[in-house]
Amino acid sequence: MKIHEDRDNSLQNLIDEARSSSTHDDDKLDGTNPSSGLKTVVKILLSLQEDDPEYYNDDILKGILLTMLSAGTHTSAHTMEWAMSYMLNHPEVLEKAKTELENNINIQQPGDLITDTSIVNLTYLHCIINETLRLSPPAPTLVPHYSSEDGTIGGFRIRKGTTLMVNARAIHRNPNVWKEPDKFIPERFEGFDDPGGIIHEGSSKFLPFGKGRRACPGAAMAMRLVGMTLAGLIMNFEWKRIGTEMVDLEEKLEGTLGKSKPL
Ligand code: HEM
Repeated sequence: MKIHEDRDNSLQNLIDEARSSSTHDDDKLDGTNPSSGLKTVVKILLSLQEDDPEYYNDDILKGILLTMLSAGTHTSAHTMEWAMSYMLNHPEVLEKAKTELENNINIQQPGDLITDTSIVNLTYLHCIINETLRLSPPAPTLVPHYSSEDGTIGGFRIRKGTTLMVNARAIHRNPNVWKEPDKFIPERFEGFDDPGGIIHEGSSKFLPFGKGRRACPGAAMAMRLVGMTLAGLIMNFEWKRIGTEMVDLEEKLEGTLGKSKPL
């Protein structure tokens, strides 16, 4: 893959900066900084490079970083924006989320951070994220797949070399599968022990991250990233609509499914 020159330079700078700071006494080779306890992705990649410099050369590292940024940024940001929009239109959901956060997260002083471990047991917050991904999946038709063999799907013969799209958004709103499919009801995910819908191969009614071996490898990271951000937004700010008008939920598809009118 040929990376655009500007992007290539920015990513190379990122790697070089991390490389020079990892010679600092504070940093271990596995990417951990003992004083902060935090790891960065770039430093973890550099620790892989230490082990296998031939495979993990700088071009491979830049490719991995670029893929993470391009596949993970808009998808996660849209999910956060949709979730806030749905909650603003459903203040009772926002209130319930706030109560769950206040009962479970102990922020004592400015600078205390919400971490991925502090949100792991927040079941209602996860219901909100799942319900948001059901109604507004950032990749509504997943990504195109290509059949490498002749096969059959749902009784239809598929020839080798066919491009296949999966309309996840239509499945997520199918009234034969979901009760009141167009309504935002996070409670429907209570007891649905399948975060992001990726764990059970059998369940195909909820697939915002796709299914099978080409499913999104960033799903777990996305659930944490979106969860931590929403938790921070809900806990640190008072949210309400301006006046009585509902937040506009019109969609706009530009690569990923965003809002026609940004929040
Ligand atoms: C809410 C956030 C996200 C959603 C909804 C999402 C959704 C998806 C979907 C639907 C696919 C295609 C699956 C298929 O066609 O079967 C995909 C692929 C992919 N995603 Fe995500 N994604 C998200 C976040 C992320 C993040 C944070 C990363 C990385 C840091 C990431 C990395 C990737 C990569 C590398 C692929 C391609 C995998 C392959 O082709 O084998 N995604 N994602």
